[in-house]
Amino acid sequence: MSDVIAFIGGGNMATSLIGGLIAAGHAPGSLHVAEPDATRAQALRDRLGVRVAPSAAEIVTGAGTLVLAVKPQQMGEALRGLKPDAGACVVSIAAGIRLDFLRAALGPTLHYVRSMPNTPALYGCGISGLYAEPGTPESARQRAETVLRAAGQTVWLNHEAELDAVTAVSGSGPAYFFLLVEAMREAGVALGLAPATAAQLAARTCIGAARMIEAGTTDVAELRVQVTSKGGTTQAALEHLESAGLRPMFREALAAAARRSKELGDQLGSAQ
Ligand SMILES: NC(=O)C1=CN([C@@H]2O[C@H](COP(=O)(O)OP(=O)(O)OC[C@H]3O[C@@H](n4cnc5c(N)ncnc54)[C@H](O)[C@@H]3O)[C@@H](O)[C@H]2O)C=CC1
Ligand SMILES: O=C(O)[C@@H]1CCC=N1
Repeated sequence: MSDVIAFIGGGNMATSLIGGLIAAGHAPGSLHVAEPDATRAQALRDRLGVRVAPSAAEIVTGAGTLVLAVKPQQMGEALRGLKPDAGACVVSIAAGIRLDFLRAALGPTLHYVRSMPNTPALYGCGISGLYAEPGTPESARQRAETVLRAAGQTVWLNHEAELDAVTAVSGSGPAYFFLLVEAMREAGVALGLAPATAAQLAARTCIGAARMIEAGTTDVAELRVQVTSKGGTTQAALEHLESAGLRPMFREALAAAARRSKELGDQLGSAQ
């Protein structure tokens, strides 16, 4: 199969993945994108030097890998009437969209991988869950791995349904951290700090804490204990967060995200 990778949809996630592939040494000329939004299309040409066409039909022929990067609700329309080359590997990054849906839309002669990346892919420090059915050739798995590895780490899953949980934890996860930084800087302002100072303190603290997690030498629970002096300030804050129900709140929030991922699949699964 050819080394050409065709992206259907050239939005935020596709742009991150394409940037990662180019940084990993892929020739921009081997990356083709279907993007109907003229402004986005031009930005992709100018910034990344890839070939961009307004519709998927113009780029799928000759591609060994297709990356489906439209919104779940746009997928049915985006795939209608497409005829990729037999044997090509189709990698979907769309939340909720199931392999059955893709096979019904594109036929049985292709190989399918479903994945869930996240936005830190933009800096090559994302993480993606991937799933392919048993019997999917190793070469197709490798094609998917190539795309997602350029965005960060990959984790292969044993069951397709696990992707709902992956979406809840890591797909949507960056937003939880951004909300936390927003809340911390708002709290800093409420305590009398200048907005810019509160923003700098909150952001840098999260980045520093992330670096400590990344070092991987100490479990996060132990890292938390190390900050928490007995009878001190951290303990006062953490007791408040725990008694206000932060942990059950996270369990419920992530359950809502996983439920929504499953619902998207249920709704769109019957939309063919
Ligand atoms: N944004 C995120 O954090 C993550 C998103 N995803 C998934 O990635 C997918 C894309 O999300 P984003 O990049 O955030 O959305 P986006 O809206 O930035 O990108 C989608 C792009 O598809 C284009 N498009 C629409 N119809 C099309 C068609 N028929 N043919 C070709 N292109 C078409 C749109 O013009 C748009 O540029 C979604 O399915 C989402 O579930 C997965 C992981 C994380
Ligand atoms: O919110 C969403 O539906 C997408 C999937 C994971 C992150 N963003």
